[in-house]
Amino acid sequence: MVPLRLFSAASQTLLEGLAQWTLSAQASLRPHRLPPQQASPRLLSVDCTDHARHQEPPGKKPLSEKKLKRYFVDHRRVLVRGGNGGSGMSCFHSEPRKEFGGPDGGDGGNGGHVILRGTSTNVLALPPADQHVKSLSSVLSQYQGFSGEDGGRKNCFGRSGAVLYIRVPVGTLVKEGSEVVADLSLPGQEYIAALGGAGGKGNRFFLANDNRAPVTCTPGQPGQERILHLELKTMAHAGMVGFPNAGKSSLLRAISNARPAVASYPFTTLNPHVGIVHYEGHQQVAVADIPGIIRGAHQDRGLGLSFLRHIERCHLLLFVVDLSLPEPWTQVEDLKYELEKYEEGLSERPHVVVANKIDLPQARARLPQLQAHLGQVIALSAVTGENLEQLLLHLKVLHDAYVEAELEQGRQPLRW
Ligand SMILES: Nc1nc2c(ncn2[C@@H]2O[C@H](COP(=O)(O)OP(=O)(O)OP(=O)(O)O)[C@@H](O)[C@H]2O)c(=O)[nH]1
Ligand SMILES: [Mg+2]
Repeated sequence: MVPLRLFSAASQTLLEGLAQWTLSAQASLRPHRLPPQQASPRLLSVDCTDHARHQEPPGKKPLSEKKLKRYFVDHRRVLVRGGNGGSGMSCFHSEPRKEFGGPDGGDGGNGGHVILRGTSTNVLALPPADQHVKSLSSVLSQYQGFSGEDGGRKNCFGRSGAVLYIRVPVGTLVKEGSEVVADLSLPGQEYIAALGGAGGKGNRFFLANDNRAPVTCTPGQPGQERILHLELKTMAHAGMVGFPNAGKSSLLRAISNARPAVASYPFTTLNPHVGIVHYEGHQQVAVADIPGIIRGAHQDRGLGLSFLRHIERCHLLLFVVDLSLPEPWTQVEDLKYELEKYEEGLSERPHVVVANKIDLPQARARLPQLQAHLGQVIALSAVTGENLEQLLLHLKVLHDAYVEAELEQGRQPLRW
């Protein structure tokens, strides 16, 4: 039997614990006293918006600028070595009662090439949600091709080394030094990064009329060795450009099947995602959700240059503005400034300004001011879906104009 004193002590601790839990639960339910907002109009929104559709992962903390660079890999230095060729064999045929059987050393096999192959998920086999572009993080720093086998007796040739494929995302540029040697912009496109070495010759190869018993055989050649720089540039028709938390990922989720993470902290998106918007007549427009840009990005602040590189390859731009912040037009001005600093004329590409979060009352009040500054803007809400059609229609108009312009210039427009 449990002594009464012991039981009461245990229940008391339990009750104390319960009381403490209730207190802490009450405290957490009570509205927090937030520190007063800074007066700066350039402050980026990090407020918590609770939406049933956009569940945020619990316990995730914002990443520091330093850490961000570690997560996203859009360039790699790779040392590639082709496979070595197998050596030739030097030996003579030996059989009972056949004294001078002659040379029968086989040649060595060739070393295998190392090949870079642009890979993207199959559009037909998989839903467009799987069409997001991955980073180069899976690419290793060194690759050694497969070596060929040595030649053998009885004229046996060595087996050649298999080809080693390195899978890289579509949109990868291959540079040697500062020279661009390949642009893997289509799925399945290949580039031989390092040639395998040729196999050596066996002594049979050196048999000649004046030399009936050659002993010479040659070693296999070493594979080619190169240092290449891989650089990933996302390719899509339209790229969403905006400050962190503007709602770019929410918007991509709303208009396509892509499912990039959405959260109320800046830099939720670390890798570009591509979503496909489907139109009638099987027309598809690829829209890229590019991670947030911060002021000073052109000086490589934050994820700086790596993101601006992705924007460079988008033919159309969607400037996504958080309308709930004061003076929202300054966001567009700052974004354009960063793009211009990175590459002149980049902000002049066909574009549209998307004013997001119109469902919030303070945002709706700011719309006339924004329109007065920028003229035509598309005000919408990525969360409630308000006015999304206007964006989709406008996107189609911009895309059609792009296709027409490309065809006029005799170029093939980008297809997904
Ligand atoms: N009220 C409201 N909140 C929105 C809307 N769109 C996005 N949000 C919220 O804004 C926050 C940021 O959204 P994200 O889509 O992650 O923003 P982002 O631009 O992709 O942010 P980064 O990936 O950090 O660059 C989330 O808490 C969203 O729920 C909107 O239309 N209305
Ligand atoms: Mg995002």
